[in-house]
Amino acid sequence: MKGMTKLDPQLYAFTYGCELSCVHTENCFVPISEIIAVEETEFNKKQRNIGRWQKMAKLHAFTVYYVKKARNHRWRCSGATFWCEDEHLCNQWTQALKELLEMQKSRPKQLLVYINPYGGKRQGKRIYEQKVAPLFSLASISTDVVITEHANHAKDNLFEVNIYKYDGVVCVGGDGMFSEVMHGLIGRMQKDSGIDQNNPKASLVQCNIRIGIIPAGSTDCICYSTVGISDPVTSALHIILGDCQPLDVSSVHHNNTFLKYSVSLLGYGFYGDILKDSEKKRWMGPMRYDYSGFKTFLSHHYYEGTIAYQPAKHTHGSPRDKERCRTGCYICKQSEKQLSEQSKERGLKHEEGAEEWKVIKGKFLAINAVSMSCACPRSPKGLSPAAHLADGSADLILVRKCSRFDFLRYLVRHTNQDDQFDFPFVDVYRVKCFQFTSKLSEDNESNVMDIGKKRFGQFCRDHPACCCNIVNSTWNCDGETLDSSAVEVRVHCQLMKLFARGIEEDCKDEAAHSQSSIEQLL
Ligand SMILES: CCCCCCCCCCCCC/C=C/[C@@H](O)[C@H](CO)NC(=O)CCCCCCCCCCCCCCC
Ligand SMILES: Nc1ncnc2c1ncn2[C@@H]1O[C@H](COP(=O)(O)OP(=O)(O)OP(=O)(O)O)[C@@H](O)[C@H]1O
Ligand SMILES: [Ca+2]
Repeated sequence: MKGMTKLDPQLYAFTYGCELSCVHTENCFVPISEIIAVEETEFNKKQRNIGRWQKMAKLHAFTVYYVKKARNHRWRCSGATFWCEDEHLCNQWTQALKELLEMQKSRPKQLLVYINPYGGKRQGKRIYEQKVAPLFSLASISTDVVITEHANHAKDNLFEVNIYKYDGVVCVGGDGMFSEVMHGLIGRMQKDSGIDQNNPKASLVQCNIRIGIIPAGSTDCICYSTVGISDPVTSALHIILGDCQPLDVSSVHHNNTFLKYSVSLLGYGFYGDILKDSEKKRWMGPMRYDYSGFKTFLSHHYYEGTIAYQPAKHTHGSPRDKERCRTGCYICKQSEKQLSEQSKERGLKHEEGAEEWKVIKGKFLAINAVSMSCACPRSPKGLSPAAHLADGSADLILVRKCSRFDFLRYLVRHTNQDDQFDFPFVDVYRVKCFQFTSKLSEDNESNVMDIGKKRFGQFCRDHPACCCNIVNSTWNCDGETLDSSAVEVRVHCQLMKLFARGIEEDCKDEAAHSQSSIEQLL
């Protein structure tokens, strides 16, 4: 019979796509780890009236909902319905499969969800209600949902609630919303452990409560770089399966004062200026970045300053590697091993004090430090394609003063297969920490009374055509502007965890990937 597979002399199945409701006939191979839920199914009249099944007295059925992997890392929920005449046999199967699912201990049972109704195209609430909530309820996940009423609502709330009763926190929004939840969770962990975040040398306590990102923002860089696609249903399914991806977090300090954490981009110059301009254009939605990007490109400002960094010697990778960080990445695993060895030898001080610092002075169009590739729909390979999610390092990219045409060539390479680091005016280093001081603040520190220079700086800021190097830029920290231009940055290896598994290797025949199958199981 069309759409039906004989699995057992007494048990039959047909498969269908949950979203498309189309019946298809191919065999489906599904590992237990990719089953979303198993449910008793009412056998409706329409199904009953197919062919010889009409003759059967009473049919009993159950449906197995599972992850179907489509192209470009997109996941969907599919289902296979099995039925037979023997009620006892049917119940046994349902029970056995449910028990197998119960044994998947990494799956969340209770989640705290924050929705930003104003992120991206303002679709957060609709996306959650229509696409995500039904899947969570199918997977028997209970949720406490908070719709945020103002900026920092989620962050502040995480200091008040009993976070330990949840298996994870989900944020529906963009990178800014993720940043809020991350600051809330990491901040709360440090507070509960008596760690002072203002100490730039403090060993921070890892946060084991995973964060899930349902992308509904403008860039969604963190979701794209850790899942391979910015798609709410795919992300919801990663959460349901209980995936776990550790993530490096950089702490940013100024004068022994904690400023922010960063997981994606810390950008001074080009990306700092784009952000500052785009904040005034929030009403434009995601388009504001293209508008401000074009404007900032034309202004072509460069900035003078000094960077000091310590190379990341603990990791074998290099930003010029051809290999990418993918699911089960060997380099990130090595860092994880080192981290657990370090924590065994607790009490040992960080060795960075003993290691040499490299110092670079110059005029820069952009200074970018990325702890992950920063891949996003605008740039699918990202700002540093070989950066690792969890190796304890960041890639420091220095784009020196060059012509507008050369800078455009550099930018365009973020969108094609050519190497964006293969320019004489671009340098890239893998680092574990760095410091930056702008020339202006160095000068100001040496002569605080030099008001004339400050005034001139203000004057030049008001003339976009002037490419002068007297004004400061600002830091773009994961989409938020920092108050200080002088910063001290340190990467904390795998400080937090996401409901994700990194980007999976491309596989032409996704089905061939599966290790076991429902058929084998039966
Ligand atoms: C000619 C085309 C060149 C295209 C070059 C595209 C490079 C795009 C690289 C994107 C990197 C995103 C890094 C992620 C940062 C997030 O933590 C942060 C928070 O969401 N997003 C932004 O700051 C938002 C940053 C948004 C950046 C948008 C940049 C747009 C540049 C447009 C330049 C136009 C030049 C045209 C000349 C004719
Ligand atoms: N109810 C709210 N009203 C106003 N602002 C909010 C509210 N909830 C959260 N925010 C703030 O909105 C900012 C932006 O949100 P979000 O990151 O979701 O969208 P986006 O900026 O469009 O996307 P991206 O960060 O990817 O560019 C966040 O920094 C967050 O602090
Ligand atoms: Ca990293």
